[in-house]
This record gives sequence, structure tokens and C-alpha cells, in this order.
Amino acid sequence: MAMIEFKNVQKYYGDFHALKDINLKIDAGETVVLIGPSGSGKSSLIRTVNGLDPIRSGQLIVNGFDLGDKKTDVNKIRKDVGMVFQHFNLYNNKDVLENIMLAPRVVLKRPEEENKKLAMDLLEQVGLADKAHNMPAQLSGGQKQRVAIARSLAMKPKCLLFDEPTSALDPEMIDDVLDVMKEIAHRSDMTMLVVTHEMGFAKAVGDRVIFMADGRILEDDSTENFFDGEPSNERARQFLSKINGHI
Ligand SMILES: Nc1ncnc2c1ncn2[C@@H]1O[C@H](COP(=O)(O)OP(=O)(O)OP(=O)(O)O)[C@@H](O)[C@H]1O
Repeated sequence: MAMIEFKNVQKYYGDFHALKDINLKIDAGETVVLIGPSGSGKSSLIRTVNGLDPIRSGQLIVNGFDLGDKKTDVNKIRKDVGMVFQHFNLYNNKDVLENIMLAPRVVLKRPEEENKKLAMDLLEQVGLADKAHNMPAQLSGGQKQRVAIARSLAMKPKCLLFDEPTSALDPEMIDDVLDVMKEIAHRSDMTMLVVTHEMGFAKAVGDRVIFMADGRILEDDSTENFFDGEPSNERARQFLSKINGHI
């Protein structure tokens, strides 16, 4: 079953045509990596999936709801579709545990004991059980991002979107975050859509690679074919040849 389906989707910022005729189907349980040069529309695409940015036309069906229909309540989508941002977006006036427990308490009405136990289990999973009562300001960037991931997982989403989750991090923090994401991808049956510049990660974790340039999808291929074969698209081949030395 498709978790996400774009059909002839167009997106504009004013007069600027940011997403051009996007057609894309992502099945439940797939891990799909979205790559491409800066400004190609990767963040724009991922932000449309949980209704953060509206589309101009076309159909965008996420977990059975059509975001192309103005009447669709985006909160119904966000309950099952989480997002991890480049800049973490933690609640800075709440401690780590409360950051994780807040949405399940308010949105899902999860009982307090169960909520706390799950939050502590998730903190354990991301290697931060000892930071439960720290404030976000007391954490490194990599630790903040791992809290943000735990916070998303606490909602038990069917689908998790990652918008360049490591690009605001110092290099030595990146692997800790990628390791947590790899473990989630391998262990869970969640659908994951990841915008990243980390090609090693894309290669290790992605079932599929989508390559974008100038607001269009130019290549949609299995990870193996994309990295080890020869992409059919010239722009994708150029992109790969530039980054190949960094994988
Ligand atoms: N809020 C906005 N208003 C106007 N133009 C925007 C807005 N957000 C993005 N754009 C433009 O849309 C295009 C695609 O931007 P987007 O952030 O989706 O690219 P990206 O592939 O994610 O880039 P990067 O890898 O640098 O983050 C760019 O030309 C950008 O300038």
C-alpha cells in the first residue's frame, strides 16, 4: 500500500515554480532517500508531505488523506507522519523528558506512566537516558537531534520525514545521529523519507534513491542501481561523479 503518493503535483512560492509535475509513490515500510544539488527542491518536497507547505495543484495522498484537497485537516496527517528538522525545533523551556512526553500526552492522551516508560525507553535507544532532566541548552547539537528523533518516535508514527537532519551538526556529531537513524530504518517497519547530503548513509540505508534537480525528479532508482550502476540521467551522473570521492 502507498503511504505517500504524488500525482502531477505543482508547487510555487509566488511566481517561482519550486516543484514541477512531481509523480512519486512510496510504499509503506520503504526507506527512500532524496538527494540532489542545493536548491533543487528536496526540502520543498518533503515539507509538502506533512502539510507544512501547500501545493498549488495535483494530488498528494499521505496515509489516505489528500493534501491537494484544501478541506483535508493536516492534523490528521501529522498524528501519523512525524518530521525531524535540520534545526531540531525542541521546546527550549522544557526538559528532555518533557519534550518527548508532551505530544503523546496532549494529542494521544497516553496515560502518564506508560508515556514516561516509553519516553525513557526511547531515550535509552538514542543513547541519552542520563540526559532526561537536562534542558535543551545543556545538550550538544547531536544530542539535541537525537532527542528530536526520540520525540518523533514517541508518537509511534507510521511515517517519519527527515529534512537534512545532520546538516547543522559539527562533523564529529554526525555519525551518532546517522547511527540512530540506521537502527530505526533497519529495525522498524516505518516508512522513512530522508533528505540528506550524506551519501554514505543514503547508500547504507536507502531502499530507493530519488534524485532531484531544478524542481523535478530526474531519477528514481534502487539504491544499488543508483550508486553502483549508471544513472540514466545525465545530471544524476554528473552529481554522482562529483560526490563519488566522498562516499
Ligand atoms: N519560502 C520560500 N520562498 C521562496 N522561495 C523559496 C522558499 N523556500 C525555498 N525556496 C526556493 O525554492 C527552491 C528549492 O528550495 P529547497 O529548499 O526546496 O531546495 P533544497 O534542494 O532543499 O536545497 P538545499 O539542499 O540547499 O537545502 C530554491 O530555489 C529556493 O530558493
